[in-house]
Amino acid sequence: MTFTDELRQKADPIWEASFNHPFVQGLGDSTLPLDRFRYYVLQDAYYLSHFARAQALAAAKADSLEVTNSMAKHVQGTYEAELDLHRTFMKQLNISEKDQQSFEPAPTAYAYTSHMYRASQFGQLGDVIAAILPCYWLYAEIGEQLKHKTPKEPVYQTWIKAYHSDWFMTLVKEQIDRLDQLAETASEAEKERWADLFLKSSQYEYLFWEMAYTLEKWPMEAYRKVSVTN
Ligand SMILES: Cc1ncc(C[n+]2csc(CCO)c2C)c(N)n1
Repeated sequence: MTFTDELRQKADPIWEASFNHPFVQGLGDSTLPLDRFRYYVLQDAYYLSHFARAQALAAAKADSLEVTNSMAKHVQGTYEAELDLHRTFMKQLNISEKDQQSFEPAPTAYAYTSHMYRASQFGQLGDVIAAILPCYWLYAEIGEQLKHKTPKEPVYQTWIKAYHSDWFMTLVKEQIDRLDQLAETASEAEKERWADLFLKSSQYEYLFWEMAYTLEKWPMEAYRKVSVTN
């Protein structure tokens, strides 16, 4: 069994909770209320903009120029493909400039991106890959599970297609192989740390659906917001 097979097995109950989450199920059968998807798109654009920086830190931490180059291409992929998808959604969902300007990251989006920065600022290449791998891999499995669904809502169809594509599968496979290769020469302590980061990101992926489904807010209005509106 490869190192990433072991991680996948350990994360299975957490991933199952994502597969069964009403947000994910609702994308497949169009029962997801559009306001929750709208909220998700805004939070996810924030998430992706920080994800790209974590990928860039991985590029800088690689000790071969090939890996630096490959990770830099992944940054470009996040910027051009994923964020482009979001720009399309924003137009289709009439998300205005004003909506984007008044945007505040919700507690979970803030915590998840902070978790990725923690791994990428203080860890080595393997730590960053372990923290970002569930983002790729979980979405690929969700794309696979939803591929035969034909939701009435066109925006949900676009979402499903994006994560069930050859382009996307190649990216996922590259990161899985990279972590397995690093694991071959890693110490037990490193592998334990990577497993912990992978499982925490898996939990955050679940929490991200929950955040969007419940339209999560900070428990108290931010002072900045209060002073602006007054
Ligand atoms: C919360 C959240 N988790 C994962 C993804 C999916 N994703 C984000 S970056 C990336 C890598 C290449 O584009 C992938 C697959 C998402 N959009 N939002």
